[in-house]
Amino acid sequence: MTTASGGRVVALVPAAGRGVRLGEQTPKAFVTLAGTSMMRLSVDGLLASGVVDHVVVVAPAELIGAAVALLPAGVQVVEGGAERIDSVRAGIAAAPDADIYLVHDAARALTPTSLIARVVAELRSGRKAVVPALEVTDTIKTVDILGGVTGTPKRSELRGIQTPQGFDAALMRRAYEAASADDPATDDAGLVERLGERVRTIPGDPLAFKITTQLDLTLARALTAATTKPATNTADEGLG
Ligand SMILES: Nc1ccn([C@@H]2O[C@H](COP(=O)(O)OP(=O)(O)OP(=O)(O)O)[C@@H](O)[C@H]2O)c(=O)n1
Ligand SMILES: C[C@](O)(CO)[C@H](O)COP(=O)(O)O
Repeated sequence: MTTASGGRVVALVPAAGRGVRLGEQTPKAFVTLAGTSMMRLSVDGLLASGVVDHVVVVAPAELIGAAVALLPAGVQVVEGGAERIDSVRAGIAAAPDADIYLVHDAARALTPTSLIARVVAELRSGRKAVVPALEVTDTIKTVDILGGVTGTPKRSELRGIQTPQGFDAALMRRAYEAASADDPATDDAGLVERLGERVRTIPGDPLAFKITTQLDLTLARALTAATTKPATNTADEGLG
C-alpha cells in the first residue's frame, strides 16, 4: 500500500545509539518524555503525518524485544550497528521495497508532523534529496587540534540540519553503497553530496531539535509535560 502516487514511503528510525552525551542509564531512544519513550514519540509522529507507509526502527541488539513491546503493531524492528551509518544501512536492507526513504532520528522526538509532510511533499514534487535546515544563531568557527581558531565561515551560508531527511530510494542505496566505513558522514545527506548530487534544504522547525544533552532533555520534558498524555501501553515504559 502507498499513501499517494509517487511510490512507497519507508521511514527508517535510527534508535540504536547509547546516548553517551545524555548520560542516562537507559539507551537514549528508551528515555521517556511524560511517560512515553522518545522512540515511540518519533514513530507516532511519522505515522500521524499521513505520508509514511511503513516504519522500520533500528534498535540496540539486546533491546529488540523491548522495542517491539513499546511500538505499535506493524512497525518493523531490526538490529542496529556500531555507528549511526551502520544502523541506517541495516534499516535499508530490512526494507528494500521503498521508493522514498525518510531517515528520522529517534532523538528528535518532538518533530511536528507538518515538517515530515513537507519533506515528503518536496520529494513528490521531483526533488531527490531533501533536508530540513535552520539558520544558525551562534558564530561558528573552525579550529585545529589544539583548539586554535583556523577560520570563521560566513554565518549566512551556514545551516543547522535536522531530520527527517528524505531521499529517492535508488539514490540513497547508491550513496550507502559508495559510503566508506572509515570516513562516515554525520548525516545521510552527506553521503549523497559525495556522489555529486544536489541536496535541497527546506525550512526546518525548532521543535525538531535533537535531544542530545541533559539541557535538551529538560527542555523536551518541559515542552511535553503540559501537552502529552501517555498512550495506554506506554506509560512508565520500562525495559523489563
Ligand atoms: N550506532 C548508532 C548510533 C546512533 N543511532 C541513532 O542515531 C540518532 C542520532 O544519534 P545521536 O543523537 O548521536 O544518538 P547517540 O549516538 O545515542 O548519542 P551519543 O553520540 O551521545 O552517544 C539517535 O536516534 C540514535 O539512537 C543509531 O541508530 N545507531
Ligand atoms: C543526522 C543529524 O541529526 C543531522 O543533524 C546529526 O548529524 C546526527 O548526529 P549525531 O552525532 O549522530 O547525533
